[in-house]
Amino acid sequence: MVKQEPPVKKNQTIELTFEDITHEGDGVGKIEGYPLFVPYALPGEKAQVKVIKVKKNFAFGKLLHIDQVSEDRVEPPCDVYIQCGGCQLQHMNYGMQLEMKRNQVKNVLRKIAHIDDIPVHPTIGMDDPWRYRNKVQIPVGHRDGELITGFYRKRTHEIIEGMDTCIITSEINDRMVEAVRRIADRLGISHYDEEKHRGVLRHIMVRTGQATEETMIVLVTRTEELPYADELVKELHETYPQIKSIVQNINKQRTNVILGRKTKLLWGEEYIYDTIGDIKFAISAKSFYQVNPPQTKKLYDKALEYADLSGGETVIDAYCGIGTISLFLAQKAKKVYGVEIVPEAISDAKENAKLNNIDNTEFVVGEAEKVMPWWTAQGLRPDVIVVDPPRKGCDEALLEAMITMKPKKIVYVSCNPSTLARDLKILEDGGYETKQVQPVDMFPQTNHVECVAEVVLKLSN
Ligand SMILES: C[S@@+](CC[C@H](N)C(=O)[O-])C[C@H]1O[C@@H](n2cnc3c(N)ncnc32)[C@H](O)[C@@H]1O
Repeated sequence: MVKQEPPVKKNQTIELTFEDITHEGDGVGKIEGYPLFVPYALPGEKAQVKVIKVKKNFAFGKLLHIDQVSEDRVEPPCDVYIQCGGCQLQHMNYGMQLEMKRNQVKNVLRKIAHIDDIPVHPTIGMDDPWRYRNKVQIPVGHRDGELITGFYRKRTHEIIEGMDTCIITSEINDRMVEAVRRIADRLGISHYDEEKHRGVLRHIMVRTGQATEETMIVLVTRTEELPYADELVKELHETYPQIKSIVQNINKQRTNVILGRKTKLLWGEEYIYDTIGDIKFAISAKSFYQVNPPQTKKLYDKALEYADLSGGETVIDAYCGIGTISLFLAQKAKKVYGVEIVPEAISDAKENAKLNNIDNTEFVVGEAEKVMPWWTAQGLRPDVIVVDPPRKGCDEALLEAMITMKPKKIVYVSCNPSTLARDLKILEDGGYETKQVQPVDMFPQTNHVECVAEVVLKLSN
């Protein structure tokens, strides 16, 4: 058989017309049917491209000059957009971002789950898609004799020079990171050196409740001891009264995972509070809490609408975190069971139920894929199950448990359309039918998509 050579060569400059866009936000153009992926190119554009990597079936290119500019192109407002890589879609107008995310969901449902006959609604967006993140985790480094903070340059562990703001993060969090950096630098607290596995301060994490403006500072250190902790803490809370909690998290490992297992309260409360709708939440350092509060309200409202509760139902909220969705559901159900793997999140969930005088919830620490079969064996038969797993989707044992429990409805909240599609296929094979999917833009300017799917038991089951 004659081996077909790719029609382009490394380092060659070619003219390319872009006809599509990938899930990552790269433009796709073809030469003789052979696709090239080019970051920051948009469909409809014609450009000069340098070929940088050639594979058998596709290549990657770099945008050199755009000859024909798309009407959807906008000037990225962030100074370090290209260097950082945390956002991927700032060069695209917001309407196109929303449409791209909807198409991504439609495509994976068709390709992976063979579902193409159900409504995938237009993505619910934000009026102002900037400064929405309520949490930031910033690495600490060192340059020219000074502590520095900032995101890593794409594909490196080198902090971007001169990065003093992130325009998708709330201003208050930006200011708090800078305050910690400045005071820690003055006190002489050392930064963590990854290569030598020496030094102290690894990351500064800041979370601020959007409704309450209460701030928690988490100082992630390599060492148990944080030198000058008293001075740092005193200056921070005396200068910035919105700080309600200062926590040290110890991470001794050589790892990219930011938080370690152990946390120590240095000053203030264990929690900060926030409200979504009319429910108040206590949030501790290690608990998952959605990063975009106004969109979270829209997401949870949609989950509640799809759950369609009338007051008499038993509901399971799997992967419940601090009980956010559970408490919304509990207001409209007879009983809600929540399961979550992080013990601190479950103690927050219990605290949150008390805080809101909600007494029809039961929260369990454990792996949802083990607890659900156990509940099944105990005879628990919920009317509705809500799942909101991490990006890797639901474990197969959990999907099987759901199919055995036979709830009349499953509401699947997902932050990864590909694993959502994979799991919907398993549920469809198990007697369920996907009715509709609603994408919600929780992460504007990035290529991440969140969705809620309504899944019902087929009548014949
Ligand atoms: C996407 S978050 C959703 C949390 C919550 N529903 C919310 O909206 O805030 C996923 C949650 O699943 C938890 N988790 C991850 N793996 C798990 C497992 N195997 N069993 C139970 N919970 C798990 C994480 O700790 C996290 O709190």
